[in-house]
Amino acid sequence: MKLDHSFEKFANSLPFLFAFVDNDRCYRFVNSSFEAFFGVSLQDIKGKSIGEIVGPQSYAKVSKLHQRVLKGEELHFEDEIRLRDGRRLQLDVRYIPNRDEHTGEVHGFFTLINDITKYAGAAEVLRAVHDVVHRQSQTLSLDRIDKLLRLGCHYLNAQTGIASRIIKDDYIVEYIHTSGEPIAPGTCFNVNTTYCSTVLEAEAVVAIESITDNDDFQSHPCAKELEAESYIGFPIRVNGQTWGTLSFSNPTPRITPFSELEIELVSLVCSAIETVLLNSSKTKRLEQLAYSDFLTGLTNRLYLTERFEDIKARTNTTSNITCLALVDLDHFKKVNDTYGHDVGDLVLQRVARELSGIVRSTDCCSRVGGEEFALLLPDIPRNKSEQLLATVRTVIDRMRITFDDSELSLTVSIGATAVGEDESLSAAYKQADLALYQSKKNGRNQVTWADS
Ligand SMILES: Nc1nc2c(ncn2[C@@H]2O[C@H](COP(=O)(O)OP(=O)(O)OP(=O)(O)O)[C@@H](O)[C@H]2O)c(=O)[nH]1
Repeated sequence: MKLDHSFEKFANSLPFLFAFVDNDRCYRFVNSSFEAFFGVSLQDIKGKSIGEIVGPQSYAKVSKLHQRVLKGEELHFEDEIRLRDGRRLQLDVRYIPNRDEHTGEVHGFFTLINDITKYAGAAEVLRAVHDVVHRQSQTLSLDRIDKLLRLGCHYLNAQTGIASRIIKDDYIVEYIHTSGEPIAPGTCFNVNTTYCSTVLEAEAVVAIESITDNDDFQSHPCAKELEAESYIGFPIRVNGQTWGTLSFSNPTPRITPFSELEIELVSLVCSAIETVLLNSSKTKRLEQLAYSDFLTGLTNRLYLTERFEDIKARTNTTSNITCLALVDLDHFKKVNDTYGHDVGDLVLQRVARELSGIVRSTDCCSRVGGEEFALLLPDIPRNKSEQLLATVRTVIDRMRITFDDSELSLTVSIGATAVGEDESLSAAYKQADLALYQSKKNGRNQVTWADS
């Protein structure tokens, strides 16, 4: 096929990349957009294979499509194409066979290409943001922040994305995605040595395409410390408070300034991160409420049940036991009847505080009924658990509660059991309850073991 001058002129005026390829998949013509985009000249590329531009992996893929188009099929596809120079681009490609008007034979094909890398990246970011926003009512796990940082880096072509927590002068790396030198989450810098200090000061987005060319930033301590030549940062606000910053940086300067679309999209990423953080703090609060006893602040029976399963999963390898003990106030009804319900509440709170002070940090101390507490003591020598329960009994016995002009004391009865291997919580609870009944029956203010 011969391309006359007016056709070439027309092709060169097209806003997209245009090429004519022969039956041997060699370029016969490329327009000026094509030349500029791939950094080639028509003179050099003419007669050369598509494989000169497209990398081997992608060439294997597209050459199958060439076979189809050379049989007369018109094709349109969007795909990631890896170039020989290492670039990965999202391209919108249209192959149109060049048919002989009279014979219908195919002589090569036209290629129309649009680079949609930016749009594809933007669409991916929007999808991720949309996903977060529309899952507000469900649990959003914090790993979504990692995904958002990864997408942000990909979209901006940035090496590093960081969501940092700012506490006073501390800049703490909370979440990071980087293809450069890794920084461990939890690493702390002085905020004034980071570009993010300017974001916090401005309480708005700060975007710099080239630190070296920026008079205000050249001498910033971060310019010397970190190899960040381009930077964009946003404040992260949760519950009306500044939580930290979101930033993306790259060791090389950008050729073009950050576009309005880029700033807008990354600010959406920032909002999505704020949503995830807010949601996770709400979830934490709900978990706290679900597992705690409102009056005493101790954990509740639901927590005990879950903790029991957790402890059972880690079976004791030593001769130690897991002890379950029920601690029940003696004649508590009398306290309520004599001093009133408020004083009864005060007593329950004091007992809870004493129990918490006696158990080990690995133990579980829960309020499981009106005036009943449960202690779950994992991986403990039997004699140590006996000592601990004896201490509980004595401490409560010696406890004095003063209010107004009165003082009261009370005792507890305790039933304990060594939880058997494969024993369920309800079975162990029953054993401890029977032992507790014995303590009550035998005069209260004592500890009884189920196997005694
Ligand atoms: N103040 C207060 N009282 C509670 C609460 N929950 C349960 N109670 C009271 O605890 C008392 C339990 O009474 P009982 O089951 O007869 O037990 P007791 O008087 O301790 O007698 P023994 O257990 O046999 O020694 C009842 O009066 C309940 O009203 C609470 O949250 N606050």
